[in-house]
Amino acid sequence: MTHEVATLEVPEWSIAADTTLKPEPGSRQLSASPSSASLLSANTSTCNNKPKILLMGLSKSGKTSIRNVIFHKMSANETQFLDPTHKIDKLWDFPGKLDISHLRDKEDTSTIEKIFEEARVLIFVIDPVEEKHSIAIDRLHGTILEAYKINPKIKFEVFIHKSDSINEDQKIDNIREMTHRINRKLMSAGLQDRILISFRTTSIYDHSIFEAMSIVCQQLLENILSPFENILNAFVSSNKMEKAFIFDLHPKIFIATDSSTFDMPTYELCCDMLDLIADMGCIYQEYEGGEERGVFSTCSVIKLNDTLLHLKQINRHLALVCIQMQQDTACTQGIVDYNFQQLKHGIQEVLKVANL
Ligand SMILES: Nc1nc2c(ncn2[C@@H]2O[C@H](COP(=O)(O)OP(=O)(O)OP(=O)(O)O)[C@@H](O)[C@H]2O)c(=O)[nH]1
Repeated sequence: MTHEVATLEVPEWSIAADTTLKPEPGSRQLSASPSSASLLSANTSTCNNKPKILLMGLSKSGKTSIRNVIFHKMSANETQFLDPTHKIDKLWDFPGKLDISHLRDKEDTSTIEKIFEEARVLIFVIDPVEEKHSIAIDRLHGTILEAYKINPKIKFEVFIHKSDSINEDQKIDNIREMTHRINRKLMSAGLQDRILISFRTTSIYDHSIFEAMSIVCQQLLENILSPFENILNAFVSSNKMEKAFIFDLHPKIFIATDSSTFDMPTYELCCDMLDLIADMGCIYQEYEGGEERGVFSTCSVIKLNDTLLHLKQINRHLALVCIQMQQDTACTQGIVDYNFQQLKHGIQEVLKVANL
């Protein structure tokens, strides 16, 4: 039995500093630990429920793989052995073969209405290699209309997934073609000015899925994004950094960056540094009196040719990763450390004001 729709509850993005969980022996864990408090849920002042990201798409488009790679640290290769999603579970994965624009069963209809009401972002995953484009576009169109009718505030994202299987020209052609086709459909429904859809190419075999999911998750943190960006801008300019990111440690996605141009190699370098320090942390992490000290409790600096990578933990769940060219190291480590304390203070103030 194949299934075509999966929903995903946003993971616990916990920033509560008082949660002390001991990691399971042998687990590959940074000092971040899931807990009941969620940055995203706390950020939704009008709603007691956690904000939701829905993952939808045709069967085998890659929804479960995306969820597992990002939120459960599954390696991309392991996803080849995933079973199809079979039933609604606590993450609201629900049965495939289910075209929500043709629901007859009352119970299914009300479940889906509830899911859409609570959702903030709907991601529709399309496999560009599969020759089911028209079916996927029809399903996307039907899903968008249905979701918009129930919740006009929902944001729509289309992941043209498995981009590792197509070349650069095909990526551009795919985006162009799908944008054109879906816009034409929206136009005929008179909704082209009301519904905005973002298209991204993604793959679980590189960092593109983490980048895309970072951008999606940032949409749920609108009220703190701009202050975080201002703080990062000040940090970058006072320390002559090239680029800075604030990462959530579990899942490993960035929740803010400074306003300088984003480029993929820099982002990948920062992700790799996080992974490296996490791996080393698993080997060397110390525990004192049962309390986890945190992998990044002191500054980590890695030198790569003429590039310095700095990594500092802000709290149990957030870390700053930034890049500095060595010729710009007129700022000594002491100054960087001092400025980092200012940044940390600023971030904590923003979180306090935002009641997070
Ligand atoms: N090449 C490539 N394959 C991928 C990618 N993402 C997922 N896959 C593969 O696509 C296949 C289907 O992935 P699933 O995650 O099970 O797809 P699904 O959409 O959840 O499928 P259902 O559970 O049936 O709805 C698996 O063999 C994955 O390994 C990707 O980025 N690139």
